[in-house]
Amino acid sequence: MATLDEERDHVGRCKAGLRRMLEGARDNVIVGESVAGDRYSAERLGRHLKSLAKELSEEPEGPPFFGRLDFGPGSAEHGGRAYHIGRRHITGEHGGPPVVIDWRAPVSRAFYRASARDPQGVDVRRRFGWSGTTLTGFEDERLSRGEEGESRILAAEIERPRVGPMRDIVATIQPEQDDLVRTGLDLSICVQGAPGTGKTAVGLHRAAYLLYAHRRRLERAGVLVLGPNRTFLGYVSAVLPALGEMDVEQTTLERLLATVPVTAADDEETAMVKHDARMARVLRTALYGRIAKPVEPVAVPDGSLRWRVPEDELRRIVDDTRRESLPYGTGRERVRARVVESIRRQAESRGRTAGAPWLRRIGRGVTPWLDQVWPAVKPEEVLYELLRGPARDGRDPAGGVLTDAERAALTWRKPPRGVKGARWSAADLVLLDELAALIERPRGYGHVIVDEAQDLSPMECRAVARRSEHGSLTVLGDLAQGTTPWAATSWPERLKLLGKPGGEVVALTTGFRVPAAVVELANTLLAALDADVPATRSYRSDGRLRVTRVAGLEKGVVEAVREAYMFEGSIGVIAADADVEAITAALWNEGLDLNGRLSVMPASLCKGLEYDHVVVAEPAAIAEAERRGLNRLYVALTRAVSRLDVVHARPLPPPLRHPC
Ligand SMILES: Nc1ncnc2c1ncn2[C@@H]1O[C@H](COP(=O)(O)OP(=O)(O)OP(=O)(O)O)[C@@H](O)[C@H]1O
Repeated sequence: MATLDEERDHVGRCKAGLRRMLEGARDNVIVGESVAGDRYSAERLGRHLKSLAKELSEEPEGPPFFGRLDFGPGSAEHGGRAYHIGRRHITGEHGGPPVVIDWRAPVSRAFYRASARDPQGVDVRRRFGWSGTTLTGFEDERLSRGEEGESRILAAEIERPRVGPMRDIVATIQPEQDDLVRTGLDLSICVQGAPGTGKTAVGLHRAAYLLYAHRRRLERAGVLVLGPNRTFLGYVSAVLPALGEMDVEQTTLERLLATVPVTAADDEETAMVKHDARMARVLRTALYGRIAKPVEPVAVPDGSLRWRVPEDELRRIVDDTRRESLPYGTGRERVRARVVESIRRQAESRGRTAGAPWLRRIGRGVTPWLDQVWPAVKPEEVLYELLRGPARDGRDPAGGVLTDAERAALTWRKPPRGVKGARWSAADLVLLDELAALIERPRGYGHVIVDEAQDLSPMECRAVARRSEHGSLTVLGDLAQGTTPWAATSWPERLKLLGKPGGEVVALTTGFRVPAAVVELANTLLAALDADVPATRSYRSDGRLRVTRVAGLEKGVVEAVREAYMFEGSIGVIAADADVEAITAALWNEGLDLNGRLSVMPASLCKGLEYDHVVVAEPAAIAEAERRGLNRLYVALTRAVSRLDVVHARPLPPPLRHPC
């Protein structure tokens, strides 16, 4: 087996390999642009090589490999060979074998999956320890001899302090996570996992894996990652670029749907109606209610002539087109084309030749009639009409679908004078998107990853479903962390709404973030959360939990933060949104630096985040602040990586018990 010195020599070979790749990519940019056969290929090739060169030159100077596999002589495919595994493939000298294999390559799978019970042909699995870019040591597991144990390098990686944005986990992906990461592109999966089980990490690594395994298909179709809010995206969005994947669209659903600015807010009752799945029917009725029955023939001018299409034929055209269930906009053009076709037949029977310019002119001549019968509409116009309330003649697209109370909640209290003056809410964006998709099919993606999916409403699920109709989905979430009024209570039901009823639901049950003592405290809430979720075990026995009753909340928080500064890593104070200002002021007045490793986070924004040291301020206030306040508190209590301080001036909310 190679010694530490020999492994250090290998680091040198990796550096030389990376240099060669960078120089090669730069040369190729120049050559590639001039050798490609046509302009389109030249541009594509040039773009690809430029981004490769950019990626290589910007590559953070990280360890070039984290593991090594030595296959035994018995392995049919790899007998007697050794491979170093790293974040990216590094080519060898003079076309020789690569010096590092990409973690996503098929052979690397054994690094994550081999065990003493099933060595998969691996004789020795080696994990490397690094300090910055210096190789400091390694650990071997002789799997073929039945050796497999707790890895110190693995434990240190999982327990390391969290500073800055989320990091990749390629060196330590666990077998149950690896299974999910490498699930085929054609399969949609739903990952249910308690806080810190690695759902987000799995989703991001699956994106990277799929891009590696299906590069051509996904470069064309695109990969979309949807997160709950900007703070969360800010935290996780560096993971994919660090894995060499720059071209993944990472955004929130609200931003993706933002065709108009959000300048209004709905009360909960109105939002509940707008997010209800029945709104899909209401909107369809509202849109198709614009189509009128032809009541007279159409006469289309053509120089001194007028071509007529009789009323009964027009009716047939409109009815047939409606039955075809095309998008509304396509239907309008289909009706136009059919009327033009009818006129063309008449013209040709009279001996005229119908050339393309003539057909276009006749098509334009049909527009005034079409505008009456199948008018062109914008989503905003349809929604504006709907939110103004039932029409004067009593016609109402919501009739028979919504109750009177729901209809009243949907209707604007003070309707704007015109569509231009309308102020739209976040829920309206979802309704506008539904309408836009009824008018014209939206762009789809090859793969969509939705994080915190338990919080999606039925109407939001439809917006996601439209974008993954011809692709697949990775749905990530935790039923116990649902905080929206419409949060999911069952995954199969959500998968149906997401358009993937056959998607498999898989549970992750090992927690990598939250220490066992903290999990125990948070779990005292579980029974009250009414969520049917599997039990989890924490990988971490370290960590500290302290619950402190104080006389004054702000003072108590300041003291807890002062003490937290004695340890390494990030500090997050999580408080009810209404308490954030006072707590921030108190910390500020004490001279505590809020721009460094300390942040104060409103409870409503802490989802998906983590800090080494968390101070949860006044659990009762967090629990009272909203309908699913206990779920919010559960989220807040599970953000800690190493230490949790619960500071309270009021009694703890009843289901929460210190489990000592
Ligand atoms: N295999 C692993 N090796 C090392 N760290 C891991 C592993 N899996 C997860 N982690 C770490 O555990 C922490 C929690 O992971 P992640 O945020 O993906 O969990 P989550 O299930 O999405 O949590 P939440 O539901 O609270 O948002 C992260 O710091 C992540 O890097």
